[in-house]
Amino acid sequence: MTHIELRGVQKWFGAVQVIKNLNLTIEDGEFIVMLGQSGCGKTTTLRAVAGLETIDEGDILIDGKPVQHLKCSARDIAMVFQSFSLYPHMTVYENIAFPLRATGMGKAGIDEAVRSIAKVLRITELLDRKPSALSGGDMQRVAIGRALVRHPKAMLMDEPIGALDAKLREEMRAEIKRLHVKQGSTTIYVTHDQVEAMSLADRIVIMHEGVLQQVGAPEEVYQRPQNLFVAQFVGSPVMNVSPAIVRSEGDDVSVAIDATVPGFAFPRELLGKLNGHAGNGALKLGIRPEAVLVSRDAQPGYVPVVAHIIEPLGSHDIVDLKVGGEILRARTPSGFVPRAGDAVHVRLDPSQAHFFDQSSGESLGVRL
Ligand SMILES: Nc1ncnc2c1ncn2[C@@H]1O[C@H](COP(=O)(O)OP(=O)(O)OP(=O)(O)O)[C@@H](O)[C@H]1O
Repeated sequence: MTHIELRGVQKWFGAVQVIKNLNLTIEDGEFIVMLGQSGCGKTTTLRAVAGLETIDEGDILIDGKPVQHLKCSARDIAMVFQSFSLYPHMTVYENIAFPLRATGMGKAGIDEAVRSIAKVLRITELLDRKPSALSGGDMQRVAIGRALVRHPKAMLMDEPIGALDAKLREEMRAEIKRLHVKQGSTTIYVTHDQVEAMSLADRIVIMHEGVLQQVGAPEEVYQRPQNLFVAQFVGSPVMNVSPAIVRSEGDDVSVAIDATVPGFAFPRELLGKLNGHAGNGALKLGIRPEAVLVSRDAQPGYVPVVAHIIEPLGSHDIVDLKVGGEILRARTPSGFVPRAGDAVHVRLDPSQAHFFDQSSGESLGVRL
């Protein structure tokens, strides 16, 4: 049972504060992914939990006990990095056995532990090879095996598959997930790849410039981003964000993204939910490409637009639509909009619209 807690953690490198009052609780057996741009403080946080980096303020607790003054070796945490760091002169077997030898475990115990983890990672047939005779994916399997063989309290992984090619990354992603389901170790995993984060995490922790932005299950951060940063960091292609000009005309309410074009139809309840924000023009509308609905024919509630660029992706297309001076990206079935320059009609799905305060970037939490 391993439960990790960060309380008010602060870290400076010289005059630069790289972790700003971080509070986070990681439950036993949970797979947490820290996601953010390069330099946002993910690795520093991970290294602080491992004991490879000191912190300036706050507490790091493992199973309720403060560990920030303990050395790395006393924390019983394993770490896997992007660079595989295997011992080149040792075989795979010896690499995996190495951390156990340091504990003084007997030969038979070591043999059983190495073979058991090798079976889980499907590398039994590689045990006699040297690292130089392994593929990138196999090297990373060995590095993971070496980290897990002593059943550490927790597993920390820093972009462990970042150096692999796309196909191998996908395979290893599935492997890491399978392993976690089987072993259930409390895991903190760092990446800047949002697809990796969405597919692996029980909960995603999104960081920006040392500040935690949102913690939540993948579908929660995707469907209910708390601010513009999260909204535009999670999801590919990124969420469309534009000005929101809310107009009330008789019984109808519309939201225009450019003052020169008609607005998109929205239910009347929007006005009440915007709670006075609508009048001052200080709103941003966020809408994901799959919530931009395209029709070839004119229909009530649809706005005429022109297709600007079409990106065919095989399973679907991404179509850039020109709406006045703004571009809306829509996800359409392949070939649905045949040519750039074609006139089409578009509507927004109000149930998937997000509204943000323009100056703070915070979501207004409006759901229709
Ligand atoms: N030892 C150090 N001395 C000084 N500055 C450092 C040190 N380590 C990291 N930094 C700085 O701290 C900030 C956070 O770095 P960190 O490595 O935690 O970010 P990251 O989100 O993990 O980025 P990346 O994905 O590039 O590793 C960066 O601006 C980095 O340059």
